[in-house]
Order: sequence, then C-alpha cells, then structure tokens
Amino acid sequence: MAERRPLTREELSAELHALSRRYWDKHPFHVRLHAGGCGPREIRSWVANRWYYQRHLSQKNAAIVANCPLPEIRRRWLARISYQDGRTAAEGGLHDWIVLGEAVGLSREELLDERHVLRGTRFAVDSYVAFCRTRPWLEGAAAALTELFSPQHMTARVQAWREHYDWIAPAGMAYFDSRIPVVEQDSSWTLDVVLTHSVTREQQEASIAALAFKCDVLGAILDAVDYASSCTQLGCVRFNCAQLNCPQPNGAR
Ligand SMILES: O=C(O)c1cc(C(=O)O)c2c(n1)C(=O)C(=O)c1cc(C(=O)O)[nH]c1-2
Repeated sequence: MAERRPLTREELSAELHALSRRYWDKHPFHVRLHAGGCGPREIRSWVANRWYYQRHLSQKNAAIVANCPLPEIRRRWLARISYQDGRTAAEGGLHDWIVLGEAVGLSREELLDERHVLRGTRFAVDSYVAFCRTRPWLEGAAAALTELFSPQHMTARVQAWREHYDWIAPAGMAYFDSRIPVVEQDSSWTLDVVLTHSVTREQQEASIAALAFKCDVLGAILDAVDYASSCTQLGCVRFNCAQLNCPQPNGAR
C-alpha cells in the first residue's frame, strides 16, 4: 500500500482548528451557564470541579517537560508551571482560582478538600495527566491546543457572568482577566511548535488525535457536572455521593 503523504503545514493547521467543533464551549452545560440558566449551586459545582483540573495543570506540564529532549521547548513550557503555581501561595493561577471559589461562595476549605469533585471529573483529569506522562511530549503539547479555542470562550464567560450572575463577587474574575491575554500569546507559539515538530503523517495524526482526546477530557468534566446538577445538593449525586452523612444517599432526582 502506498504510504500516505504528510499533510502540509496549512492542512495540519486546518485539521487542528476544525476540532473546535468538539470544544466545550458548545456543551449544553456551558450554553446554559452563559445564558444565565444556572443557579449558585451549579456554578459552585463547576468551580469546584474545575479546581481539580487546575490543580493538575502543573503536574501535566511537568510531565511534558520531563518527556521533552529539546531545551528551547522546555524553557518556554516551564513558564506554564510558574504561571499556575506563582512565586508564593499568595499569587498565580491557583491562588486566583481559590479567590474565584470564594467569590462564588465556596470556602477555601471545601474547595481544597475536593469534597465536591465528581468521579467523572477525576477520571477525565487523571487520564489527561496519565496521557501527558506516557505519550511523547509532542502529543502533550498538541493536547494543550484547546487554548486555540479558549480565549473567545473565556471572554464570553466573563461577559455572561457579569451580566447574569451579579451575586458573584467581581474579584473572582481575576483568574480569567489575567489568563485571556496569556493564552492568546501561548496558543500561537504552541501551534507553531506542533506544526513544526509533527513531521511524519503518523506524528501529524497523533497530534490531531491528542487534541481530540483533550476535547473529550474537557467534555467529560462537563458531562459529570451537568449530570450532577439535577441533584438537590452540591456534592450528592446518585451513585456518586461524596458525603458519608448525606441524608439522601441515592440522590434525589
Ligand atoms: O476556562 C476555560 O475555558 C479554560 C479552558 C482551557 C482549555 O481549553 O484547556 C484551559 C483553561 N481555561 C485554563 O485556564 C488553563 O490554564 C489551561 C491550561 C490548559 C492546558 O491544557 O494546558 N488548558 C487550559
């Protein structure tokens, strides 16, 4: 069988961009969230479950760095770790996410002890970290390319939250306000890296598959949050009760 030719840079770029159709901005939960249809309990659940994603970002980024033999890539990728972790506990992305938690009414303690994290979120995020640990660094980098689609989505989120959820303390938006300009810069560099280093057809297809996988990771988090949203209590979902003393161990649906 004839070997298939590698895609041109433009073709690969088009295939990667086409995966925006699988991005989580179109998930029914995000559509409802942006339309003002979520209550405080659902927004708290979203923030608490996203925390589990946020707190694993530095570890998956460290795995990409550990797998990468190229100093010029490692040098730049390391900045993602200091971005999330900050120089001290009083700054950085993780700190800003705790501020967001407080702005939506989650205590620091209940965010950090992860009592509201759903099993679907754990499976999704843990598999993203395992993917970046076990796959070549290039696939880990390609998986981060959801950042091509996130600036617009985050901008729409901040607007929608300010419009529909005036009970959320404005300080909570700091995470997104600082993240949006950074991700806009990072995404063009990451795209260039993936286009440059995905040389063979196999590498190109692996990069496309990595980005599709990442879209599924994000979608699975929202599936879990959406499913849980029909339960009466944050942290109590049918078959997924995180609280030993829950008065409704089978959930109330
Ligand atoms: O709020 C969002 O919708 C959103 C999406 C994404 C994304 O698309 O993966 C990230 C972030 N935020 C984010 O804040 C962030 O730090 C981040 C890192 C990564 C990644 O995979 O390396 N994605 C995202």
